[in-house]
Amino acid sequence: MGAAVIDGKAFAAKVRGRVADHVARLKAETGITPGLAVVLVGEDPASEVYVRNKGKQTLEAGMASFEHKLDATTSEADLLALIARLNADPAVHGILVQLPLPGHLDSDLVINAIDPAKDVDGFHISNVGLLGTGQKAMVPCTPLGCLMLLRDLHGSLSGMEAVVIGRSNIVGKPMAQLLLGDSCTVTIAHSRTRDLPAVVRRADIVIAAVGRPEMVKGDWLKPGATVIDVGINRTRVESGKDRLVGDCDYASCAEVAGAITPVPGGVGPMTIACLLANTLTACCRANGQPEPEGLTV
Ligand SMILES: NC(=O)C1=CN([C@@H]2O[C@H](COP(=O)(O)OP(=O)(O)OC[C@H]3O[C@@H](n4cnc5c(N)ncnc54)[C@H](OP(=O)(O)O)[C@@H]3O)[C@@H](O)[C@H]2O)C=CC1
Ligand SMILES: Nc1nc(=O)c2c([nH]1)NC[C@@H]1CN(c3ccc(C(=O)N[C@@H](CCC(=O)O)C(=O)O)cc3)C=[N+]21
Repeated sequence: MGAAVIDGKAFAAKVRGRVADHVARLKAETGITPGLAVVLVGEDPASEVYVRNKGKQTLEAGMASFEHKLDATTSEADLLALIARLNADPAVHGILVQLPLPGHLDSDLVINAIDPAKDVDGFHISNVGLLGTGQKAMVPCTPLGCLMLLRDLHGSLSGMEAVVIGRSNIVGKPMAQLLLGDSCTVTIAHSRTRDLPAVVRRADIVIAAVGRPEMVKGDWLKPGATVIDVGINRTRVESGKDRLVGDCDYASCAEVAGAITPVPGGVGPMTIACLLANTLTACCRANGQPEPEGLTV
């Protein structure tokens, strides 16, 4: 167990504290309260936990929280009508539609209906394009949280070998863009990658965003590598209670890595902290107010 444990929970609390300070100042100086709307369609138990945590932490940061829980059978037209209302609502500065959506809803269509200025997830095609071309964008929360942890640990990432396992639009691809933006040499691995252990062994930085419990093993790692475990997998243990595990086999990875994020308490809390930071940033941009410093790329 040689690796330093990266305390995402503590780092996220610091980020939320900075958000709360800036929100308090904004309110005192302008009377404006940043507002976040979260839309949940259907009843996914895991999503409900996140939605509840988001709502609670939004209020704790001094922001307004608007929760919209829609029936699993909600039509696309009704969901689009809600998004149009939220787009037009001046009290709402950030809109998050919890993914995945039920199968009858076209998530690309729904996400691209969000006003890009309110797209605090950074999933709208125009934010994706801005990020990919190095322009000011709304940056996806999970990759942003991972980048903050890496910059805090290493200072400059320039020239480091980074391997991102996973190529989803919500984690893998934007993570690779951010690492490229910080001048890493980036490899994106996925389910068709040949000899994944050999690819991972090159990496100074490993980002695991696969959705397969404990897949990455310690003997895949270059000794001293930094491991960022994005995976959130619920596994049933004998007691009948759920246990959360990441995409990395923590015990074997911690023996070889230089630093590693735990699950829970690693990337997850950073995702929510960055969501609050993005909501504040969106609010400041919408109102011509100075943005908080150091809370986006
Ligand atoms: N901590 C947090 O805040 C968050 C955590 N998560 C968690 O992160 C994980 C990934 O999420 P997400 O990106 O949405 O997942 P997706 O299922 O959308 O993407 C998974 C990716 O992993 C790749 N993959 C699957 N199996 C393998 C394999 N055997 N070897 C190599 N690559 C493989 C897939 O490849 P291919 O494209 O070829 O199919 C795909 O690109 C999940 O556990 C999720 O719960 C997600 C969001 C936020
Ligand atoms: N539009 C959209 N944006 C998202 O950002 C988004 C999404 N949809 N769908 C689902 C995934 C998953 N996700 C997490 C957020 C917080 C924790 C988190 O706080 N995790 C805690 C533990 C939470 C627990 O105990 O369940 C931790 O890792 O310590 C985890 C996962 C955001 N996602």
